[in-house]
Amino acid sequence: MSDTSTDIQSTETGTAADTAGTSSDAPTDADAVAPSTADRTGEIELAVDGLVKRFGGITAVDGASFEVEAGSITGLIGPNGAGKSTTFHCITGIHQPDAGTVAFQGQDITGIAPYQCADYGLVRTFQIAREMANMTVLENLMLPAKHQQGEALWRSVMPLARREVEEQERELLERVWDTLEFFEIEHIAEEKAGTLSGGQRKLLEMARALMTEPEMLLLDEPFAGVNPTLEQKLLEHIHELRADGYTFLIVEHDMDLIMEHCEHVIVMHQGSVLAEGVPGQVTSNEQVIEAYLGGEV
Ligand SMILES: Nc1ncnc2c1ncn2[C@@H]1O[C@H](COP(=O)(O)OP(=O)(O)OP(=O)(O)O)[C@@H](O)[C@H]1O
Repeated sequence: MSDTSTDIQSTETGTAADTAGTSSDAPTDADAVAPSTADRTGEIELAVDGLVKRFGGITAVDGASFEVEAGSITGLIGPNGAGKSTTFHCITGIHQPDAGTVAFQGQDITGIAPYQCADYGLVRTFQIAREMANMTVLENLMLPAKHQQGEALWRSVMPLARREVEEQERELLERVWDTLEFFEIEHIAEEKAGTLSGGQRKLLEMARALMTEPEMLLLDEPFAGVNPTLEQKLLEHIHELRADGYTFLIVEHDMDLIMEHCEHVIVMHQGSVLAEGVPGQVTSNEQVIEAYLGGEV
């Protein structure tokens, strides 16, 4: 926690997020996507401590410190330029922080490469890159799968392993179809990613992230440009996955969505954490209202 932050955490329970999601005991469709993770409720999934990132004379992140509880949906909010995206980039290895540490499940992952983050089980969604736009939805899901072996290499150096390769391909395809079904996008499996609507693209981005078998997902503005129907679908999927043990950290400008669906909200301002707590506490926090939200909440 930085010096300027105001910790307003409390033991208050019964947030909207508790009721909007499914019971953590109930098996969900998310079971089809990945094996259920052990109940880690109460454990710290991600710990950011004293993070600093400068770009020349600009200090984009200025000693940000916060923790994300395992199995939670946590919102990271703040006005334009508060340092949210830079914080995401520092957590997931896109930027090297100038100071501070990032720990995932107790392991120091400060400054590691993005692909290494994914190996740890921490992944962020990415916009579908231009080169992916010409590939089908199905092909887009085949690419990021964890531990996928190069088929040609296997066949050339280990011809006897062909059955193993085929088994691996079958399992991968099964997982791809399970994921497509989970996100209810199997009907667009053969469509080119570049032809999808904004909302379908967001579903594909999340589906791609899930193919890496993460335990925590960082979502940067997952609802931007998404129509209300698909927004609802995305939210349902997030709650289902949360009920299955996944942890979410979401940067989102839509305050109503954050307040309704996150059980914990972290407010960044000028590169550090200004306040955090359950939604009701954040919206009634004087500092947040005066210094940052301008009385909008
Ligand atoms: N690559 C960069 N080079 C120089 N300055 C940068 C770079 N990335 C971010 N900044 C600056 O760092 C500050 C924080 O930016 P950042 O994008 O992290 O904020 P944000 O909270 O995500 O804002 P927004 O909600 O508008 O996306 C801003 O002043 C921004 O201009």
